[in-house]
Amino acid sequence: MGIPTPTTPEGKDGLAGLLARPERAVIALDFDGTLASIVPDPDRARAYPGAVVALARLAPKVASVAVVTGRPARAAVRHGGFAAVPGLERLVVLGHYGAERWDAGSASVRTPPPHPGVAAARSELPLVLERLGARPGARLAAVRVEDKGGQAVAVHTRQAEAPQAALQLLRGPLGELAARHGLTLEPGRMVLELRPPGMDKGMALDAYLRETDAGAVLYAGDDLGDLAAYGTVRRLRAGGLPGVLVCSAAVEEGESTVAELAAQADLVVDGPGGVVALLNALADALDARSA
Ligand SMILES: O=P(O)(O)OC[C@H]1O[C@H](O[C@H]2O[C@H](CO)[C@@H](O)[C@H](O)[C@H]2O)[C@H](O)[C@@H](O)[C@@H]1O
Repeated sequence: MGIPTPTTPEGKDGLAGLLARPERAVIALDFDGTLASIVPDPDRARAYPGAVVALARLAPKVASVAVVTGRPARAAVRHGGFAAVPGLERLVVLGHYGAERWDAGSASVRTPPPHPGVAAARSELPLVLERLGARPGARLAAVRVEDKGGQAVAVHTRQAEAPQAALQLLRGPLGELAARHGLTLEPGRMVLELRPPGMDKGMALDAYLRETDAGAVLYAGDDLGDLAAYGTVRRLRAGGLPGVLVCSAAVEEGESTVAELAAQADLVVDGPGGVVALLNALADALDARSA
């Protein structure tokens, strides 16, 4: 398969710029919904078949490949199977929306001190949920809390009887709980996360592109948290940096693609399978150019 053509002029220019100087290009991708299929149980998410191989093919041909995720960095590395992969020796995982960083070179994580509000909110969460009806047999019975360590706690509604309605019901009370403890409420696909303010994927990507002196960027994401990274690419693009925005469309039954993301994307692909095909097409094109 050839590289799909971006539908916007900026995307076409961005792709041309990336292919012209791949040695200066950063390929940055979200994890859940982009490199991994969305599954009901967050613990069971794994890299999409062929994703790691495609990343390992592409990484030596570009300046850098980075995963930018809301997951704790180590969790993304574990679920993705990103550690000790030949070809991914320089992989970077920016976890917790950029608050954490894992480097494949050292296999170590740099993490900020735990935010006290996270522990406080986590301890109040069971009561808040119970008051709203998260008890056996009730509507929110299958709402699930994901403990994300000292940096965040997430409440998932994907397995609830009515996931979207549950999300709406929880939004206000969890927003209040977050505010009471100096946290921000981060909405995502059937999830609400309480996490410290002051960092997002846009800031993380911006800093990483500066650090690597990037000459082009491709960013792929699927969720609301990726909008900040899109914002960074759009801003840098206005300043002359070639950039391509890829949206991994929802392929799950009953779930729609995040409209804000699709509207801003240069290229919409069919979920993680489409992302893997795109990565392979880029690697093929760069192989052909160097042959
Ligand atoms: O930034 P990401 O890599 O996309 O991570 C965002 C959140 O993804 C995870 O939740 C999502 O994926 C789950 C597994 O497929 C799914 O069950 C859930 O409905 C999705 O919202 C993860 O559990 C969160 O911690 C991440 O922050």
